[in-house]
Amino acid sequence: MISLINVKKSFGNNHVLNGLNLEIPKHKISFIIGRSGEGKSVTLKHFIGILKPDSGEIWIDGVQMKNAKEDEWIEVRKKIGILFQDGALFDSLTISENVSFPIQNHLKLSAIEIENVVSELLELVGLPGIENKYPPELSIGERKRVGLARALALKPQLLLYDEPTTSMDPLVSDLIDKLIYSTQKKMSGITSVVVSHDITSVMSIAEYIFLLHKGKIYFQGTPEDFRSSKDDLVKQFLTGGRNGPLEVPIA
Ligand SMILES: Nc1ncnc2c1ncn2[C@@H]1O[C@H](COP(=O)(O)OP(=O)(O)OP(=O)(O)O)[C@@H](O)[C@H]1O
Repeated sequence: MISLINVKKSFGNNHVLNGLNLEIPKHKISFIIGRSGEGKSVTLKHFIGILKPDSGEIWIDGVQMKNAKEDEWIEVRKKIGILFQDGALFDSLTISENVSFPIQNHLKLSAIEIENVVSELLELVGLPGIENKYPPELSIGERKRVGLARALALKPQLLLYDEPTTSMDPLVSDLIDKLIYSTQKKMSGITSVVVSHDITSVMSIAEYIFLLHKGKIYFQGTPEDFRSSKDDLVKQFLTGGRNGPLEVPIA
């Protein structure tokens, strides 16, 4: 659904993407992994047109977005659900208002229809009946699940997760992983892309892995390929050890 061809992106002298080539496989959960600052979020932002490449091509659903105008990006974004790191909920709105926010803006549904959609979505993420609560009353994990319900509101074809398990304890991380996996299975035809550092998540739910290094895809393949790779950098990434080509700063 998404292809990046020879994409370059710099911020001043900081050359972040140096001819990135990547083709997200359809209907799978793909992970984009890499060290901090390698350009994972920058890559994700190119998928939704928040950042534009200096050169190279971006294809979404068969359309070349290189010279796309903002209204074309708005149409594309309707097909994409995004779960931001903190859930990005509005604290002053109820959970119901938060989840229905994209529906109110884009679909013409009656109040009762919206109510039904919201309760179905909350059911899907395992939080039924919390419509009238406010985000500050929820744990971080619950907020992420509400964020996911909102990301699913417009029935996206593509679901993007930016560091979904960052700063979570292992049990909540595991729950979020299961939710990403079950969402992928329940929403037929969806394609998921997860940006993450969390190697446990990667090895438990990824169906395809892209390892970003020095502005390019250094490795791509299935988790089995990743696990059995003989490449020193891939092995170091997998084990998190000090031995290997990646320099690990001494704290
Ligand atoms: N809008 C921006 N303006 C200037 N520099 C930016 C901008 N966005 C990102 N960068 C730079 O691009 C580089 C890559 O950032 P990015 O957020 O993509 O890293 P990342 O791989 O997602 O890291 P992390 O895992 O720590 O979130 C960093 O050096 C960052 O400072």
